Amino acid sequence: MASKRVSSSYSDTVTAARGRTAGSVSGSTSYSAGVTHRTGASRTGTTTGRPTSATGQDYLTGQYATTTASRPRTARPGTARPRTGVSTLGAENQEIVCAISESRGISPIVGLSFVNLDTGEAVLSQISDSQTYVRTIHKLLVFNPTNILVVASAASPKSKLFSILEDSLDDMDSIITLLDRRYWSENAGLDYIQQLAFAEDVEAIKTAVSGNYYAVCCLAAALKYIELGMSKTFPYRSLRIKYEPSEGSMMIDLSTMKALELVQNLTKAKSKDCLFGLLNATQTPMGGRLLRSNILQPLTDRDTLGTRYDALEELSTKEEMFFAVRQALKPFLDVDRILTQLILVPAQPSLRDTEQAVNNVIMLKQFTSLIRPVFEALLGSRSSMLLEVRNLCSSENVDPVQNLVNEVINEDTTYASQPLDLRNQRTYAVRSGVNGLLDVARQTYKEAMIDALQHISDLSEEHDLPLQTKFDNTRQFYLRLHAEDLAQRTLPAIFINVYRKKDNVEFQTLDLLKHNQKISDAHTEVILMSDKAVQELILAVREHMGSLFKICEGIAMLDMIASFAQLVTSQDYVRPQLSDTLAIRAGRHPIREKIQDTNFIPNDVYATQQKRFQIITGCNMSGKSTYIRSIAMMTVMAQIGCFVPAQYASFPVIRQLFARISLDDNIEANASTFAAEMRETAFILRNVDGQSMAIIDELGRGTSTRDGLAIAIAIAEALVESRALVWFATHFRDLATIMAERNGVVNLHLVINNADQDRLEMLYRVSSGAVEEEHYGLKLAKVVPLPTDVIEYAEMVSATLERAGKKKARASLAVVVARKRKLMLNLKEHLVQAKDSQMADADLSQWLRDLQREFVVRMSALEEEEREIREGVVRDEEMEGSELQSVREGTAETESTIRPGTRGSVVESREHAGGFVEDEAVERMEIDSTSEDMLTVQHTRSESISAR
Ligand SMILES: Nc1ncnc2c1ncn2[C@@H]1O[C@H](COP(=O)(O)OP(=O)(O)OP(=O)(O)O)[C@@H](O)[C@H]1O
Repeated sequence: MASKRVSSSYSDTVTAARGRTAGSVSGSTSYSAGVTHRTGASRTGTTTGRPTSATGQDYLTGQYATTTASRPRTARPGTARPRTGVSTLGAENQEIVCAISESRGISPIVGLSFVNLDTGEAVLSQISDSQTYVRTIHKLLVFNPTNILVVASAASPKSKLFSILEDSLDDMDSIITLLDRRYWSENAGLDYIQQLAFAEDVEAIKTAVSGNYYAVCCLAAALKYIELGMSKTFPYRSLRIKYEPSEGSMMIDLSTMKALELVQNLTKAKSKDCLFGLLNATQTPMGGRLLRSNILQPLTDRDTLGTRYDALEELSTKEEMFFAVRQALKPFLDVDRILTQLILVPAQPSLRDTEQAVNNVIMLKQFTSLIRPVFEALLGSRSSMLLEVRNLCSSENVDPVQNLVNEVINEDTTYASQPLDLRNQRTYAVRSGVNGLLDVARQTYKEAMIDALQHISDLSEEHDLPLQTKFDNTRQFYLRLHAEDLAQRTLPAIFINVYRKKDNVEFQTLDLLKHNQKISDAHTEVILMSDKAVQELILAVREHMGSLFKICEGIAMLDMIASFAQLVTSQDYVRPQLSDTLAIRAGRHPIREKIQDTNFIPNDVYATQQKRFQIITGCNMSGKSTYIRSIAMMTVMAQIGCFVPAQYASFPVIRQLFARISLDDNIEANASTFAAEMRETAFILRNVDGQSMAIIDELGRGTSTRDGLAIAIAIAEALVESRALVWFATHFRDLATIMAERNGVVNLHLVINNADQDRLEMLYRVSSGAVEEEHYGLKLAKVVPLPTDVIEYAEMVSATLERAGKKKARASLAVVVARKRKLMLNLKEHLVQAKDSQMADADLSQWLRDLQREFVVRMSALEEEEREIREGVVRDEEMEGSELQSVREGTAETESTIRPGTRGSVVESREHAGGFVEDEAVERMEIDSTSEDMLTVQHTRSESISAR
């Protein structure tokens, strides 16, 4: 319906656009002229790229303006560049226009279209999102657009999406622009696809976007804005249009990206100590960009990952091929940008554009000449991805373009990075003969150059000064002298425009300025005379843009894989398997192991549905965070096609990754930290599902121990229910006790060596069960210089409290039954794995025998325990001391009568403690009782589940 409402006036516009784009470069002018009544005001802003921000006035519709004008951060200058580059994720500065629209409903459907003006690429996406728009925001964060176009009506009254967008602006480098609804037109979007997509892609894209109405409308809005608002147009068959389904990638929210330091180090934004920094050994800008976007949205398609692993394996095992590829990739410039500049038509070309066009053609020539070495480097490749890149680089794709270039450009013209060299290359780029007067102009250029250099050499002799000849694009030729060379002399008056730069003095002469002008005029003449030939060449090359962009993509992919290969060959990494089980042998934290001086201790990880919720306990600094972070990082690495730091690794495909990590190392986290962590956790709980992974560190630290524990338990319960794979690092030992019997829960701890009474040695080794060492606080205190008598007193108090608080949790029938059930389920899971296993027969049968033995031993023990309970045998060896008697009396009747904070015990413990830390004593007792309460609830719950 909406498309019908906007179609009439809009399709006229598109028809006009079609007439133009199908034609030639000049077409853009005629089209723009056709809408002068709308764009007139923007003419002066042609190069600004920010039509609304300068004035806040809409000249397209009279209806849109930057909505965030009142926000200081959006009050930007009217130029599109340079961008601040301060986005949270440190994204590269690129000019990206995004249009967004949605269908409102319980689960909103959001259409997005990103048009990148630097790389000539349009990415369409349509997302079924939740009420928090988490996926939409994720996409926006990944692309970090310059400008987000929103349907004007969404701003008043503000839609939920609009408010969320505004809130997320701080994490992006974007401004919001409102645009009239009529620009969101499906027909116009489809027309654009028909006109602008490369011929070979049109049908595939149309199929991919069919049914994705909102995404297509957004493409129309973004392209229309670029045309009318920014005065830039994409000619016929020049845009790479892609549809990116949101299901194809892992969703990672912003706080997870930050917490895991995926693309930026938390403490030092410029540091390379982040996953991107670790993996980025790419040699081309395209490769680097591809890597970054992969890290932020890892793949979920097993087949594609498989082809990446194959390619990486091949590159990392064939040394010669690897070095040849790296060598071949080294000289590539930013081809995406070059190709895009070749297709983007400036509305009113300036002399600078004309000059840049020659530069672009020279860069294109260099690009085409670099493709063959890549093809040759890949000779003998076997993996499908490397073969595909090789085919893309074959002469059949490159020769047609190379022949076109060679017809116009001199054979020995090459790209040069130094401005003077590049100017010379530009001057001699076009073959003589294309214009009779070109050679005359070149002669003038040459003579002017000789005169200028002669003038400099004369000056040097006349004034007896070792003058250095320098050149830059603004001053052109100028002279430089080391300050010391002037000694006691003053600079002769002939030298003007004098600047002091550190130890150097820079200047010119009036004659040199004249020479500069003469050279510049001659150069301009050459460029203008070359222009026609250059523009014709560009037009002819555009026919081949599709294959050139594909080659460029292939090279980016090769670069990324070669970058991985560089890492995996220098470190000890392993190819991951993709399966239903997460199993890692001797896994390491990829960044920690690189940056820390001491040896990194590897650890194992094993998680299935039966072991999906893993509680990690251990004392401070024992390595809990490092362990759980390493799991998330290795998962990301595996899902971008990289190998992982382990001896063996297998991963299930994870579709959503969450990390809630306390970034505040201060143990006494405050209330605002607590509020933030609760917000983040609520976000996780709302979105987590059975295909998610979550790592949670130190939850509930910012509140009282009891509340913290209660919250941690409630959240843990919800996470267990979600069936996600969760690692939950905590200081709450009671959490481990309470959750222990819950199906799917595993307790792990970080081992410490406490053989020495006064020392605590971290072993950084993960072991099963919850942590037992309880006095690590005191041991750590001994390391710092606290007075001995204070420590002795603290030890005495601690021992008293411990005795008071320690009562053995009576093994109830429910607990034993739950344990037996868990054992059975574990056995079943192992047997299913054995059925699908690819182990050798002999190994398998040995493994099954071990499994059987272990099962029988454990089951017999449990049955024995059950029998004892049934016969009413209650052992209670550890209960001692009169103060515990009261606890027992208070709890002995039935489990359901246990009440938090049994007062009798508290009074006793206070006396023992001599009034010291009495509040803590109260709390400790309360927790112990609370734990037991919860344990009872827990068992009731698991019994009811098992009954079901
Ligand atoms: N596997 C390991 N091998 C070697 N060193 C390690 C390992 N894991 C952690 N470490 C070292 O121990 C330090 C503390 O690790 P981490 O922050 O993971 O501990 P934690 O238990 O989470 O601490 P806290 O409870 O105080 O947050 C790290 O900075 C690192 O230097």
